Amino acid sequence: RLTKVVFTLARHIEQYAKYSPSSLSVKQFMDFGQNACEKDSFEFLRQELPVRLANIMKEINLLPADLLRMPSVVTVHKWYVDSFKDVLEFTDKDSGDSKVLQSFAVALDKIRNRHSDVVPTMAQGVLELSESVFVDNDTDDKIQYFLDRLYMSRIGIRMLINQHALLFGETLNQNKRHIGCIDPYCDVVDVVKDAYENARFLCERYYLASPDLKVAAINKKENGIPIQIVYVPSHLYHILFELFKNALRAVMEHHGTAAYSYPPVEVLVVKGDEDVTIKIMDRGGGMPRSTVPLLFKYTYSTAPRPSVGDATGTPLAGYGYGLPLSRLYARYLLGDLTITSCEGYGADAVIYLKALSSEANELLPVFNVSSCRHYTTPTFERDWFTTGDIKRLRANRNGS
Ligand SMILES: O=S(=O)(c1ccc(O)cc1O)N1Cc2ccccc2C1
Repeated sequence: RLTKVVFTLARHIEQYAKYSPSSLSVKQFMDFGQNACEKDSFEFLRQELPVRLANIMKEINLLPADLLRMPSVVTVHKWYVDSFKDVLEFTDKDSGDSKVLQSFAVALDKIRNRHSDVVPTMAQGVLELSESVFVDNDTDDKIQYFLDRLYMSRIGIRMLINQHALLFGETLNQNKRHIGCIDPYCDVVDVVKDAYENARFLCERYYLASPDLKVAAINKKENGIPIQIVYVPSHLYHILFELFKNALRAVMEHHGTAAYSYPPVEVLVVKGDEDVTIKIMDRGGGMPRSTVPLLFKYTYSTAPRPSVGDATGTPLAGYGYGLPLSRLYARYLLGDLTITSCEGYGADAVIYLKALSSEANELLPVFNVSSCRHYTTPTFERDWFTTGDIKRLRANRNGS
């Protein structure tokens, strides 16, 4: 009996993993949401959700065995299996029956809650691994590759679930203008100020002072009117809040809390034909260029926290998963996030967003031969050498 159940589960995962996820644009989300029909949404989701779940579940199975057997990873894997089964219950249900639609909404809410702690639980799994075995560069690269895809997949799945719940659920829309979690007139400068004020509150509470904010907005596309974008305000806020926490902490730690005044954090918002760009410039002393890539590592950030200041760590403490996740939110709708550091002076964090909703398409991981290759072949031979490598090579050879 058990083998039969396991067999059908594996077969169902195979079956749905054969499909590529369907990437929707913000425009498609908006057009559908404008005259939304719950039956159509149900019929789309009962096919698309298992496809997205199966695609990432196939990659979970390819993880390094050491990681896959970590208790926290086993837990997360089970959450995906349970949610996959929950959605499959609806494949042969009658989409015209309002009771079916009602129980589907309940199931989606259960799935959303079940997965609420995937990020900290996977972080725990990575920590369990690094405390049980030495994590070599190859495994480190595979973890980085997988977690970027797991969290991007999760952003996309939660977007679909949240849209359905907001369009058809009881929770009435907090803002009538919004279509689900999309604001067709998202005022970028307003979100910048909102995120700054909240990061500043944390800064004041801890450092008893905070740098000011200076914002400049240039709308090259529609002269003189506020810069608006069709976007998901909660995603933009998440990114900006993280970047302001970093910037404010950098300035306060660089200039010392006894300083009389602090250089303001300057923000430039520009709307062009293709991009909306938000640049956050701080004079927080920056960090060495060689260290910047570590900011986006999942393994580095879960390493024992760099012992700065007091043991509790400032509430603005960086190196959580904040930057890697913020970059995924920016990339999810074909934007990006970059950090450029000028060591000894400060750093510029730049958020790029698509100006047109028709170009803001979901970026989704797809399970296929090339994604498999990332898990099965060792990271390719280095094709550039420098003295540092030679020394490391010789050290590896004579096992020192
Ligand atoms: O690397 S950073 O230049 C830096 C990184 C990301 C960012 O958004 C802003 C930044 O300023 N930086 C982070 C940080 C934290 C504590 C003390 C000093 C610094 C310097």
